Amino acid sequence: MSTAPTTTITYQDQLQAKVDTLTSLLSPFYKQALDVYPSPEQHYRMRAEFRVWHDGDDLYYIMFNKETKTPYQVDEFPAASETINRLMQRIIELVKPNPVLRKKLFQVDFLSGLSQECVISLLYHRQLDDEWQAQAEALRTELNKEFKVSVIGRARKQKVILGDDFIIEELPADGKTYQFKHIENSFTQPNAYVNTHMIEWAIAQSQGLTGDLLELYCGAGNFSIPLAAHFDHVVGTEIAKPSVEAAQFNIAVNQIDNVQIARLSAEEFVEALAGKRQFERLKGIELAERQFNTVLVDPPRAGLDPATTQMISQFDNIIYISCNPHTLVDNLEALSATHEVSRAALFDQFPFTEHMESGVLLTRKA
Ligand SMILES: C[S@@+](CC[C@H](N)C(=O)[O-])C[C@H]1O[C@@H](n2cnc3c(N)ncnc32)[C@H](O)[C@@H]1O
Repeated sequence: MSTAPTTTITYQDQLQAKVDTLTSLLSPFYKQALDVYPSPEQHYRMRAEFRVWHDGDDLYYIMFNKETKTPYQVDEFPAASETINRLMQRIIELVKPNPVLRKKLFQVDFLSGLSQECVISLLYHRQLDDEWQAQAEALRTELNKEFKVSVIGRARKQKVILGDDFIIEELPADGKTYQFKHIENSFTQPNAYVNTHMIEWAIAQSQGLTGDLLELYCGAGNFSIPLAAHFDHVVGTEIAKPSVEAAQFNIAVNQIDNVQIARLSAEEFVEALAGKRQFERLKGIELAERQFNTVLVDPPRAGLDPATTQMISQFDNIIYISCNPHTLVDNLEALSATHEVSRAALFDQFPFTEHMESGVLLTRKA
């Protein structure tokens, strides 16, 4: 077992390096200083995954050194939430002496939030039987003396849920606390603190904008729901079925009455808006009646495909949230024919990694 990699770079230095890189990448489109949103330096990650190492009677978590690819023991993980740090220790204490729960256990995943709830997934290289279920129930009962957890057992073609396969996050934004269903194995913004900044930045860019908002890649309504108060109506689309179902739950639980979300890929929505295809999944959403002056996109790392880029260039205002500044720049090269960047931000979603989350507001050229 190797030793954990150490870093000598300070938080401020790593943040400044990202500011410099993003400023340089955006310089053909934006000359002003970026809005910069730092992260807390610890306990910012709401999810974490650990491999499990069996060493005789011992049992502990490991991670892999990215450079040497060698494993090292992990007893605590300061990047993860305090809930995860406390739970990861309790799990080892309770699972290590338990032959049923530890047999062929190879990974533990945690999904937590600011609300203190947590889903713990135990991944096995064996089928899970009634004996496992009884022991896992007892584990959950023991943990729930201190925490509010669900336990999921996963094996090949098997998923046993003890409790729920989601948490209800309580996220502050814009002076309110929103409830969001975060489902295990679905996309959620990993850094809750920076996510609040991203939502509030998007709201700030929406001040003074009128009409309706279209949102593509909307997930479970992370932006759609807090932005609803700032537009007449919001229509969101998203490809992943569990995220759309979570979005419908989130609309209801937050008592929002002007947001509609449909399960469509961005590519399908382009065809629907152009009137080339009709979708049963858009039933009840009257696109022709909407005054879409603004579009918000938050695509995966690959960025926007050409048809979606062309479609959003027809909007007066574009709020583009990006997890990959290189594909953002590619898309800006096309969008700068019709729009200019009037505001840009760096959100430090992923401290101490090379990943950069950013946002730009594009305004139609006069
Ligand atoms: C970066 S996440 C953003 C989600 C959401 N805005 C949020 O803040 O939680 C990108 C989302 O795009 C969805 N997605 C991926 N490819 C898509 C496509 N072709 N069309 C529509 N949605 C897609 C993913 O399922 C994911 O929910």
